[in-house]
Amino acid sequence: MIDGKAAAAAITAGIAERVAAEGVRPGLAVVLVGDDPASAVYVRNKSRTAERCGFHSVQHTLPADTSEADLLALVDTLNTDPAVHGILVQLPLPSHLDASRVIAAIDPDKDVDGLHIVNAGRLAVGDPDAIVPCTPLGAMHLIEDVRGEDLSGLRAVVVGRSRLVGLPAALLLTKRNATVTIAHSRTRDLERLCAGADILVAAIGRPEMLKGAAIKPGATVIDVGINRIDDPSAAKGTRLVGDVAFAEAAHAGAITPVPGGVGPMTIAMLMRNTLDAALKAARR
Ligand SMILES: Nc1nc(=O)c2c([nH]1)NC[C@@H]1CN(c3ccc(C(=O)N[C@@H](CCC(=O)O)C(=O)O)cc3)C=[N+]21
Repeated sequence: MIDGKAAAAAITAGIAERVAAEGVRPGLAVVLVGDDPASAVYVRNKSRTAERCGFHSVQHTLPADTSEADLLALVDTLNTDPAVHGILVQLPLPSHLDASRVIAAIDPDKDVDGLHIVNAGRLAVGDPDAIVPCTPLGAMHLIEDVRGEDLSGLRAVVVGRSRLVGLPAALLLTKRNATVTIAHSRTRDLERLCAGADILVAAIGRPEMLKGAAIKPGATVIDVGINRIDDPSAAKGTRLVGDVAFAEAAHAGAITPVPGGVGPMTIAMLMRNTLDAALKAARR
C-alpha cells in the first residue's frame, strides 16, 4: 500500500520549514465559481493546507451566474497582485463560461495548475520553467518512491489522455525512460494491454473499471480516479472508490488507495508549485 497521505504530509511539512527559513511568503489564490459541494470541499482543503504551509491564502467564491468578463477581470487583478504567486481556477466551470479562455488569461508563471498552453508546451519540449500539473507530478513522486528515479526497461501504461492528467503523466514517464503507452476509451483489448504494465496509471474516471486481470503481478499501480458511489452500508450512504478494483489488486507490488493516495499528493504538489513560483518571482 502506497501511503499518499503520509507522503503528502512529509512534503507539506518540508515546505512549511522552507517558508519559515527562507523568508518568502508564497501567495495562493483559489477561485471557485458556483456552489458544487464536491468542489467546495477540495477548495477548502487547498486553502487549509496553504495556511498550514505559512502561505498567504486567498479564496474567491463567485456566484454560479458570474459573467466571463467579471471572471477575467478577477484573473487580471490576481495576475498583477505581487502577493499572489499562484492562481488556481477550480474546474469544471459552469457551462456558460469558457474554461480555455479563462485559463489562457492566467499569467503562465502563476499557473500553478500547469494548464496554460505555455506550460503544456514547456513540458512537452522539456523546458525547466514548465509548471507541471499537480496530479501527474504527485503520481511521479509516488512512483519514484517505489521504483526509483530511472524507469529504464519498465513498461508503463497510462489509461486516460486528459490535458490535466493522462497526457502530462505520459510525458513525465517518458522523461524517466519508461516505455509508455497511452490508452483510452477507444483502445482495443485494454485489459491485456494493462496486464503487461510494470507501472499502471489509471486516470479514467470510471469506478473500479480496471479489474484484477488488468494488473500484472508485482506492478506499481497509481489510481488517479476519485469516484463517489452509492453504498447503503456507509454512514453517508456513499463512499469514494478509484478506477481500479482495489479488492482484486492484492497481487500488485504497490498500489495507491482511494482516498489517501494520489488526492493528498495533488494538494501537496500545488503547494510545491506555488512555493517554486514565489521563489522564482523573488529571483526575478
Ligand atoms: N483547476 C483544477 N485543478 C485541480 O487540481 C482540480 C480541479 N480543478 N477540479 C477538481 C479536481 C479534483 N481534485 C482533487 C484534489 C485532491 C483530492 C483529495 O485530496 N482527495 C482525498 C479525499 C477527499 C474526500 O474525502 O472527498 C483523497 O483522495 O484522499 C481530491 C480531488 C483536484 N482537482
